Amino acid sequence: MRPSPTWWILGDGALGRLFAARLTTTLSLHLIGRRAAASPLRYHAPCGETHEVDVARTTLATQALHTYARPALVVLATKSHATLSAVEELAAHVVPQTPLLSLQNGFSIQPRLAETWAGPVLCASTTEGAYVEGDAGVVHAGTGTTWVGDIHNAWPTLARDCAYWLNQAGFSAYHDAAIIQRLWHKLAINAAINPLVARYRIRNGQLRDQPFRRMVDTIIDEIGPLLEGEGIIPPPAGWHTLVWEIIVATANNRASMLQDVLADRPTEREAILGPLLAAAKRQRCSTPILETLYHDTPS
Ligand SMILES: NC(=O)C1=CN([C@@H]2O[C@H](COP(=O)(O)OP(=O)(O)OC[C@H]3O[C@@H](n4cnc5c(N)ncnc54)[C@H](OP(=O)(O)O)[C@@H]3O)[C@@H](O)[C@H]2O)C=CC1
Ligand SMILES: CC(C)(CO)C(=O)C(=O)O
Repeated sequence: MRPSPTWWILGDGALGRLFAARLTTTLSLHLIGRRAAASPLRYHAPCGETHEVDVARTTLATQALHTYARPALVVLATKSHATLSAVEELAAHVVPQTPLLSLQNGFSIQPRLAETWAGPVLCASTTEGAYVEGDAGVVHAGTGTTWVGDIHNAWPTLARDCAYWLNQAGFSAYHDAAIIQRLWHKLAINAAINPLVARYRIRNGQLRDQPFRRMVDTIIDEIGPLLEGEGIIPPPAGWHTLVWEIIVATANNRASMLQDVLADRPTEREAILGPLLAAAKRQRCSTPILETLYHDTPS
């Protein structure tokens, strides 16, 4: 194994805790939240087992954090709309060239980070599913695949290195030179799943039942051609298979947008549905299903 680097994870929520609980076993890891929090984390594995995992949970203001080695990479595990301000706070604590790994859903924050951050900005498209439980718990509700790349494909070695460490921690992670395609595929998945489960307050797997099954299929029928009109290559097995496979794999998960609605927090409606509505406008095509979905989803 290679010498372990130091990574920080910014955002002590569902995905931040999941990545921290796994990565802390293989590298030097600090999980940074807005408030001081206790360790260990209670990690509920997909197989049903619970593990107490010692994770260094801290805040940017904690002096002790700065006595450790500087981070070789910072994983951004905040919501899309909270990411720019989180990165502004982060900037005062790391060297400007520090690589970032954006875990955000949608296609909104990634180009903005790439434009504004001086160092490399890697993007991940992940179908891992997790939700928080209390102040120190995380339920790993579904295992998936994580693709890593950068939107200009300028940092392939760094992206491969990042995938290596994710694999060491037990994730299935790969470098993808065409990460933009992958991010749009994930956006199609989130557009078909998240607004519906948030509106009807159901777990992902319940979308398999009527009337939701028909709703999902209707959304996919509208999104597929729209994305192809933007030059996105359809997944090899087709849009429907792509979405339904994730619904099955994350059947037990409460999707991130449902968690936001339940906790009365802002949702990622703009990051997920905004780019699709902008594409419809560009292509001058009518998308009544997406428009209804947008209006029915809290912002
Ligand atoms: N959960 C999932 O299954 C999946 C999520 N994703 C994506 O990953 C990203 C993170 O999602 P998820 O983990 O569910 O979100 P959560 O809301 O659970 O976690 C986000 C965390 O970011 C923290 N945060 C916000 N602003 C700051 C800041 N300035 N500094 C430090 N921490 C901050 C929040 O803190 P506070 O509580 O104080 O607001 C919160 O703990 C989203 O873009 C989501 O779409 C992708 C795939 C799956
Ligand atoms: C993969 C999926 C749909 C898991 O629920 C997700 O990305 C989310 O919750 O936002």
